[in-house]
Amino acid sequence: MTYDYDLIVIGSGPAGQKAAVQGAKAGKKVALIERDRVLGGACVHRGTIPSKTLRENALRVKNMRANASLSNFVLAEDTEMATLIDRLDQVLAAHDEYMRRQIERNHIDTIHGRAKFLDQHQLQIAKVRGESQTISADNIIIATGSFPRTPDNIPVDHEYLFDSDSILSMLYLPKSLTVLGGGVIASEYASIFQALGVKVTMVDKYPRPLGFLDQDLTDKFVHAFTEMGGTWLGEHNVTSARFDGLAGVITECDNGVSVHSEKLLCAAGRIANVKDLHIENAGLALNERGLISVDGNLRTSSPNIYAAGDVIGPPSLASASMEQGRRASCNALGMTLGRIASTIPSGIYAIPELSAVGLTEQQAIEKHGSAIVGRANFEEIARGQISGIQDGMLKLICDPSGHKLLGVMIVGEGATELIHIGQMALLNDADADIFVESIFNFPTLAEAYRVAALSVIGQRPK
Ligand SMILES: Cc1cc2nc3c(=O)[nH]c(=O)nc-3n(C[C@H](O)[C@H](O)[C@H](O)COP(=O)(O)OP(=O)(O)OC[C@H]3O[C@@H](n4cnc5c(N)ncnc54)[C@H](O)[C@@H]3O)c2cc1C
Ligand SMILES: NC(=O)c1ccc[n+]([C@@H]2O[C@H](COP(=O)([O-])OP(=O)(O)OC[C@H]3O[C@@H](n4cnc5c(N)ncnc54)[C@H](O)[C@@H]3O)[C@@H](O)[C@H]2O)c1
Repeated sequence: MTYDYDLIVIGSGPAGQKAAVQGAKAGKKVALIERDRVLGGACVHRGTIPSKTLRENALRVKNMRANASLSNFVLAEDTEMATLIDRLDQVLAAHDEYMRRQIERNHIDTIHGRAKFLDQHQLQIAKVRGESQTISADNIIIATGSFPRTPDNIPVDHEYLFDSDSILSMLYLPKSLTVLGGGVIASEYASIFQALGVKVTMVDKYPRPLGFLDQDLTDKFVHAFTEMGGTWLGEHNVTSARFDGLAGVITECDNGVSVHSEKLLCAAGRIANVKDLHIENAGLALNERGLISVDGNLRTSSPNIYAAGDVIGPPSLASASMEQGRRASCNALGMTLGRIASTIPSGIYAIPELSAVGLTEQQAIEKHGSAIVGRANFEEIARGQISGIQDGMLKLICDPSGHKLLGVMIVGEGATELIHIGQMALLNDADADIFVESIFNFPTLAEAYRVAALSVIGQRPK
């Protein structure tokens, strides 16, 4: 049987893009299908890059306010959102250019249209102008990503009630914002808008936000958020939210609490993007969580079809999606791969930043009976003092003997970069001593590793 392509990749987000490039680098004939006019997926156009661009300006505003005696800075009322993401067009144009060049250089055929399975090897592509094209491949990778989940009782209208795809289309910075959710998207946007001076109320049914993180980190996050003027309402189950008919939104909780705000952001999780794909035609079905199941090689139950990225579920990160896409491609094409490291760091671009790799203190205690923990506060580190970073902290989690490193937890500016030092130590099965026996640049925040390691060594059982 001959096919049009060796490999077809559906979706051009981080997973699909890397899958297609890897296939082409292996000398295969590759097609990349994308239903949007632009390449890059949620990551580039509705998620990671836009939110981080807004964050950059929010940080500037926060720092200007902190230096008000120098700059006398006041953010104008009715600031247009466009002003706050003024660099986004440039960032997106640069990214788009880089992706287009990469796709062209590697001779990947890009087809814009909505893909639907006809069988295990054939796809029908519905194009914008109504025409359709049928193409076939030996192997297919599904990398169609995810979209925001909207609970039935939250009528998102993209005017008063927004989701994470539409929040940046608000014309003006609102005076107040309710954020439904305490997950990553909610925590990032809640703290970014609060730093911009919006009165933010975060509501979640769980007692603390970012519940998968070490409690010390989430405590620091809630403290910093409330210090900026935000309100955290944990253990509040939202039963309804609606436009009040005038100029705002009323959010009601099952304990009788109701919150009035100008706008609402619903960040209640994400759903795999599969509805147009007709995966049943390829012999596939969704699992009980609405995701596509794959084995350790990212292969679905149909042997020539692989899946990567948000469509297969957690960790649902751009970082992990890229590597899954590359691996799915290598596996589909029979290429040998090294072992994938199980230690994936999480990086939350809230204000302050949070990042973690390995076991939390609680997980280490559950696994090893106890743990030795060393802490370093950024305010005790020269770089932290110079940069005025007051709420930062680095925490090393070690086994009960105080030798083997089990996890690193960081909160504070620079956390998402600093974490990689700890990640490399973990990957190399290092003892805490590695941070004391190595000389780091001074003054840097990395010195916190040394301070925390000395604390661990000092607590070792005699
Ligand atoms: C607000 C926000 C902030 C985030 N911040 C971060 C962050 O800081 N760090 C991080 O690591 N992750 C972050 N993420 C998560 C990250 O964006 C996702 O994990 C990542 O985009 C998933 O990549 P993907 O390739 O699986 O899917 P996507 O990026 O969703 O791309 C899927 C593509 O498939 C296309 N598609 C879907 N169906 C079809 C079809 N039938 N035919 C043709 N094309 C189709 C879509 O149009 C889309 O372009 C964030 C997400 C959000 C929403
Ligand atoms: N920096 C990053 O790595 C980054 C940034 C943004 C998003 N992401 C990815 O995007 C994914 C989705 O993020 P998310 O924050 O939307 O989802 P999530 O599932 O992490 O959080 C959703 C939250 O909404 C709450 N919730 C839902 N319905 C509720 C109700 N009726 N009342 C009160 N609370 C309610 C849930 O309890 C939960 O805490 C994440 O899994 C993450 O991997 C990553």
